[in-house]
Amino acid sequence: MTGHHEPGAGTGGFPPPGADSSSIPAMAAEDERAVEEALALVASNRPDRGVRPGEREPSAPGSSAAHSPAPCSPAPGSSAPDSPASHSPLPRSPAAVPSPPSRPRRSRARATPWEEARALAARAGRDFPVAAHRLPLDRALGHVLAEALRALTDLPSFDTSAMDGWVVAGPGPWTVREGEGLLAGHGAPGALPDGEAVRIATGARLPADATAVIRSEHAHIDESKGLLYAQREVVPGQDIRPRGQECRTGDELLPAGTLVAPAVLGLAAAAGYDALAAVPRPRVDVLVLGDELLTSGLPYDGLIRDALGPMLGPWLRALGGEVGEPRRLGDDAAALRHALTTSDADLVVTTGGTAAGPVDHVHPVLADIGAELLVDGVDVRPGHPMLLARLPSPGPYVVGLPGNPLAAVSGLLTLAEPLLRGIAGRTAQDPYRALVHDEVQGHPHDTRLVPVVHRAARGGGLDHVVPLHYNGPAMLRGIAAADGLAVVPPGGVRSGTEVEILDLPWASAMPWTEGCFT
Ligand SMILES: Nc1nc2c(c(=O)[nH]1)N[C@H]1C(S)=C(S)[C@@H](COP(=O)(O)OP(=O)(O)OC[C@H]3O[C@@H](n4cnc5c(N)ncnc54)[C@H](O)[C@@H]3O)O[C@H]1N2
Ligand code: MOO
Repeated sequence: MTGHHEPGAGTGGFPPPGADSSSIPAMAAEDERAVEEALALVASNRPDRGVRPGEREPSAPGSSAAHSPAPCSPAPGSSAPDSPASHSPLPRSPAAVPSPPSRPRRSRARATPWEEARALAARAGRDFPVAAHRLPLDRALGHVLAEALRALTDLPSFDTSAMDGWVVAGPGPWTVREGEGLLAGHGAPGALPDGEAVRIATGARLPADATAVIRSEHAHIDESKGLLYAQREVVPGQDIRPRGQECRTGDELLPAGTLVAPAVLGLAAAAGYDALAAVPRPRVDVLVLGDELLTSGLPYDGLIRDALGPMLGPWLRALGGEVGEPRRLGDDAAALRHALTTSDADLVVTTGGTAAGPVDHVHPVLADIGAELLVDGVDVRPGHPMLLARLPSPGPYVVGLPGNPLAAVSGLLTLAEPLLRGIAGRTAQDPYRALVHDEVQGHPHDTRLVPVVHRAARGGGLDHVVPLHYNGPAMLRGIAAADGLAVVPPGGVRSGTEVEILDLPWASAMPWTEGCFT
């Protein structure tokens, strides 16, 4: 909904107009004072006081190359069929704005620390009951292995030649078996007596008692004598791939929880699989709230384009979800209640309406339908009003993303990513850290997530990340040019500090998670 404003924007001590005034997100008055004090301290230690670190670094030209749309993306601006606000948004006037509800404002004390919120979401996901199913290899891409992939055969399954050339037995020179040759795909050849050589192709079975394979280019034949001479020393076993070199039957090739990427399909096929036991991809419904949202054209009369509908489907798919078209419900508590209670998804993601404004219906509706709030606010900026709830069994989880677009991204990576990973049984990537160039302001108490772009080392420096401009809660310009989000601890970091980086999952989003399954 609209109607509230960001207390941080334009406040004394915050960045000047034209800078990213909302980089320090909206916050309560006491927080604002604390930030001002903290900024004053930081500024007093810096020669360039009054200028935010990110603003000194130009945003990264060319970094948007990583973000070209996936080939299978639905057409931008396409509207959901059940979209009340799609084409004819409700006419609104100040008189039409409902009066603020009498419910008390939720207190900050309930907010969960950022790390804990992520851990809690992952745990909630792991607790979700899922039944593995078998998928033929050609449908398993992008799923997660429900059980370890164990070799159904030795690999290679027979001793084989690694090169085209000659297979020899015993010391040379060797008598060449005329008119014979061993090709890939044929049955077991007869044994090779010492002193003999036979032509062999890469991948052909080796005869019993073979000593080595000599590559064609490392041998010559004395035609008059019918003898093969090696042109360099022959080491027993050279260019032979012995049976079981890669694995023995029953060896664990990959653990349960592995994402089925193209190479996993190849390995599974090589190891004898026709189908894989996979965890079904979590089904996700996306509910976009807000009467002010348009699905096409230019903003007008206080109405704005829905920036989250087009973004969340592909993003959630990249996180492993099977996602339907976003449903735009406006600011309609009854419609929200109906959508939540009738959803057959594993996870419902809502956008907007998480705060305590006049038409912020998410909390009251969740309370009304008996949802359990597992996370109610997170100590992170932007995105602190995000929430995670569980509807009464067998209902879905609900991740409530704040309406401010970068705040929604923050909620996506803080709650939806670990939750989906947990439901899908996917193993967590080890967190990784990178040097950040430039000082990054922190929030006094909360973690900040700041869009960054990786830069390769130059001139004796090290690989590092650079914070991007336009990282305010209502902005997408920074994140759209970013390739990661830096996790900035309370208080901020100095230039040259290592910070944790949350990767953006684009690599796995393209193109095969974009509706190209099934
Ligand atoms: N009195 C207070 N007001 C607010 C607080 C607070 O602590 N006290 N927190 C602020 C913060 S932080 C955020 S974030 C927002 C979260 O609000 P909601 O989740 O209720 O979101 P809305 O009010 O519906 O929308 C906020 C903002 O985002 C725009 N929006 C919503 N949906 C979309 C969309 N799909 N695409 C583009 N933009 C969207 C909406 O028009 C508003 O401008 O609350 C603050 N308020
Ligand atoms: O600043 Mo809010 O934190 O936009 O989520």
